[in-house]
Amino acid sequence: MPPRISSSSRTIHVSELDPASFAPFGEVIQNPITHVGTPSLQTVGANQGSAVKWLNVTKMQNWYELGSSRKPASVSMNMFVCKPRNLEQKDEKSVFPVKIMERHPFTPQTFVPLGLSKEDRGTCYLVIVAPTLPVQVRTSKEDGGLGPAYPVPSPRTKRSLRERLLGARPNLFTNDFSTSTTPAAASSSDEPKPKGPGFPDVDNVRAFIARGDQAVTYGPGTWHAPMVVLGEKAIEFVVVQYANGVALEDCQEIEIQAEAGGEGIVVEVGDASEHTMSPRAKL
Ligand SMILES: NC(=O)N[C@@H](O)C(=O)O
Repeated sequence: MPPRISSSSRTIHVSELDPASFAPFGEVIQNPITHVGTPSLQTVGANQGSAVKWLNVTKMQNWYELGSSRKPASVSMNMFVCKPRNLEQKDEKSVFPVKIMERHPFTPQTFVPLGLSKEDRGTCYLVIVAPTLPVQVRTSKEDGGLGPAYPVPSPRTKRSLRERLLGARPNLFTNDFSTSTTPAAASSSDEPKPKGPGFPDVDNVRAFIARGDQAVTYGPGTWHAPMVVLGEKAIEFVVVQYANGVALEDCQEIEIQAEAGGEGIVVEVGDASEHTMSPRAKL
């Protein structure tokens, strides 16, 4: 059973998915020519001049060396066929209740929708994310007695307490991934770093609505809700990430339960007349 945390009642309003607003959580992949606000990317000509090649549209870095198993990971490409979710009604609005979040501690994960165009407004998907809280000592009451949800390397040889603390990821002195007690200087690389072992900050959940001509990359270790498709039909996504086959290192889940008497976290998706599950004319 995954660890469980509770949340007070919160209604989250959706924003359009754009690279700047989504930057703390990952990247939006979209054609810079047709989407205003795409960060500048390097471009080269390709295919005898018949193609424009935008370089490094997302950052795919493998961080599995930080996992306790030290088992190497390789690239994995899967297809998720995601059906539209059932929505609940609240005050004449359609809402999606957020009851589970998950993260991939050591890898980014990219969802590329297939076969949808920008004009296909009847089908779209929600990207629901949360910041990661700083690590804090949790009581067994708070985490259901299941212990930390993040793998910490086990010592291989007898080492001093200080050495053992320095070996923990993230570093207990600096809450980053270095083995020094001095906080890491800003990295020269712009690779996003794993978010660390904290639980999701349920007070600051964000929800973005993505259209069919946008793909999304959750940054390494970013808490997110399992994919939420809205509208009329299933969306096929090609999903690219690293994986090493160690369940706890590939994916970690947490349940979010409503505080007593409350409704927990809901994402308000629109008027009840929108995003119905039955076929209807395109908008
Ligand atoms: N995001 C999502 O829908 N699911 C996953 O991240 C997964 O790996 O199961």
